[in-house]
Amino acid sequence: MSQLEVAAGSPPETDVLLALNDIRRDYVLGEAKVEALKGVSLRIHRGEFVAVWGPSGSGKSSLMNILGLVDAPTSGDVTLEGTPISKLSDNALSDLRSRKVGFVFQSFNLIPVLSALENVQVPLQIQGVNAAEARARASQALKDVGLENQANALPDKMSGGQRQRVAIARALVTAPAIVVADEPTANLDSENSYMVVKLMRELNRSKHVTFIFTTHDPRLLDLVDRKLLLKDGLLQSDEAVR
Ligand SMILES: Nc1ncnc2c1ncn2[C@@H]1O[C@H](COP(=O)(O)OP(=O)(O)OP(=O)(O)O)[C@@H](O)[C@H]1O
Repeated sequence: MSQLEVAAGSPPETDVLLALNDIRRDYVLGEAKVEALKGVSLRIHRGEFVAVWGPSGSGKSSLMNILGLVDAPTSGDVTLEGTPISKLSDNALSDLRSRKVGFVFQSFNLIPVLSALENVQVPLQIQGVNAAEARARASQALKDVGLENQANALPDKMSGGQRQRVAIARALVTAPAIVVADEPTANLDSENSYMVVKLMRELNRSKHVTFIFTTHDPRLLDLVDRKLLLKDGLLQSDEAVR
């Protein structure tokens, strides 16, 4: 265990949800190689509410793509609930990702021709959940984010804050172990940014879902359990906030 993890306080190893060990991520563009992550080791524990912050280009998105199992590191190991990701077939990996990981994006990524409720049902339909159950679970998820009255609204009739709440409902409807959110507040004003992260915080507590998100906004760091500072592809600090 690294000194950084000791500094952040050390919950029992059995609570480790995701473990990253010496992760490197290079991007090769013709002759040029960018070393976006230069050896990151990290354990995310069940139930944590974690922010990743740091300057532009420090590797935050690269890290989130690896944590969300959408990108593989150039070297290093990732394990989710003890399962080494690199050993899985493509099908097993996408099945694991769809069951265990929810995503929230900077630009919401809602389907414009579908209502809020229909958007939230999409991941369940992909999982083959029957229509009646998908509808009931999506209704509950919309209620959980305070949007039960907007079930039939189309995304372009909703505010940015409301759209992101629909996206959070969509991320949670499959009951994932972790929600990965890359800059979820980048397209929101400061009031809505705070509200959206506060909502994620409440859902983290009430549903015991782990959240990890990136941000440039220092005010939002007050709401987290733990903040990870990334600089130039390296974990510079790992700080328990409360
Ligand atoms: N697909 C890619 N191909 C080539 N280089 C990339 C790619 N993705 C990221 N990079 C480079 O890797 C480095 C880290 O990028 P990354 O997007 O992970 O940082 P970031 O901290 O999320 O930045 P920002 O805050 O601006 O979103 C940067 O130098 C970036 O230009």
